[in-house]
Amino acid sequence: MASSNDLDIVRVTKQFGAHFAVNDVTFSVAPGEFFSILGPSGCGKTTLMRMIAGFENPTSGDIRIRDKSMIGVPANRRPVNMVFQSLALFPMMSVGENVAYGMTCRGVGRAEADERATRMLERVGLKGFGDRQVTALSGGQRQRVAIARCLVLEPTLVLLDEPLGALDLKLREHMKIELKQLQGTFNTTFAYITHDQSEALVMSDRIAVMNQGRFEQVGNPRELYHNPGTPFVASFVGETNRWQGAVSAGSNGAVTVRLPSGVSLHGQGQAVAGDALCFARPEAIALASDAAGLSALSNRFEGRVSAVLFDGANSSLLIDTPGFGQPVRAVLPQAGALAGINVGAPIHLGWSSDAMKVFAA
Ligand SMILES: Nc1ncnc2c1ncn2[C@@H]1O[C@H](COP(=O)(O)OP(=O)(O)OP(=O)(O)O)[C@@H](O)[C@H]1O
Repeated sequence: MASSNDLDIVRVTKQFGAHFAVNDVTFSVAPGEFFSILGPSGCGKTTLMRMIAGFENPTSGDIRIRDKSMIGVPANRRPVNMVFQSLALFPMMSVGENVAYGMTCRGVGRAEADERATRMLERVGLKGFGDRQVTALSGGQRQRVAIARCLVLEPTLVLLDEPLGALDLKLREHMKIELKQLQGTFNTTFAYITHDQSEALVMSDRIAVMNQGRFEQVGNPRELYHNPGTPFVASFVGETNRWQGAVSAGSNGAVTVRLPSGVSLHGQGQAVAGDALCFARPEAIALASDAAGLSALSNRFEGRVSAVLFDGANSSLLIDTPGFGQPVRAVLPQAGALAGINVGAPIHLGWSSDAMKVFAA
């Protein structure tokens, strides 16, 4: 059946000698979608991107853009453009020349290329910057020049390889939003790679979580965060508490896990037996000054505050809890919600069994 996707990756594998950098990966990206590939260093993200761009050939599998196989099609003939972390702008050229360069290489006349470059610079918020040297721009402005240079060629697909990686934290926060807005305005299909889960969560329509050459899970940000399908996804996407133990009882998805200390935890997991990993998000940990406040929860403990981590809007608590190997992490309630939270203070904590996901270890 004909595909209506902009990109179809079909069972793509890339081997370097005996090493599988990309191992039997299949996914599709729909027109106008912002699709991110999220994973730790060395998981194979760049290799996958390089194969889509045409800088590397797959060992097996097919790469299809608008339903046309790209196998054997050289990089410069693919309807794809790439934005690198280094941005790869030409420092000796003006901003306008940088944006026009790709068009003149493709045979567009000088006057038309200049005019299109000028219009594109306006659209990315750089009106009047055409004659400046790129070396005289801020990091964020350079970023926009790189995007303009890419979008002006009207590619079917834009590949972005950690393009915000070189920016400082504040600018990165700003550019996340700006990049997402630009993508929406142009309605261009983006495939974005990053090891930064907060970037992926903020910008993406869907995210593929990649680990050791394979896709662990593909889903929208909320699905991945609330319903991680594997232990790797549960710990890589967002903050989480993690405990290891052994299943002592289970039926219909309700699982009891005994930690080595003898403490029992109640959670949710399908077909789990033997060694198990339990995950609960810090915001799922309820806190109270007495046990009565938590009586509806199936996991209830007493602990002592060991650290208050102030982080501006979102502060966390670490709570030393007998029977748990490491402190339990919880989100500090709004000011006034729970008085007297200081290091050393006793505290009651609890979470529902729905809030704890259990996987086979
Ligand atoms: N040309 C190559 N020859 C041999 N091995 C390679 C080659 N390119 C990549 N690899 C290996 O393949 C694996 C995946 O590398 P890749 O660069 O795709 O990962 P990555 O997820 O992009 O990591 P990073 O975020 O650090 O760039 C690594 O183990 C890497 O050492």
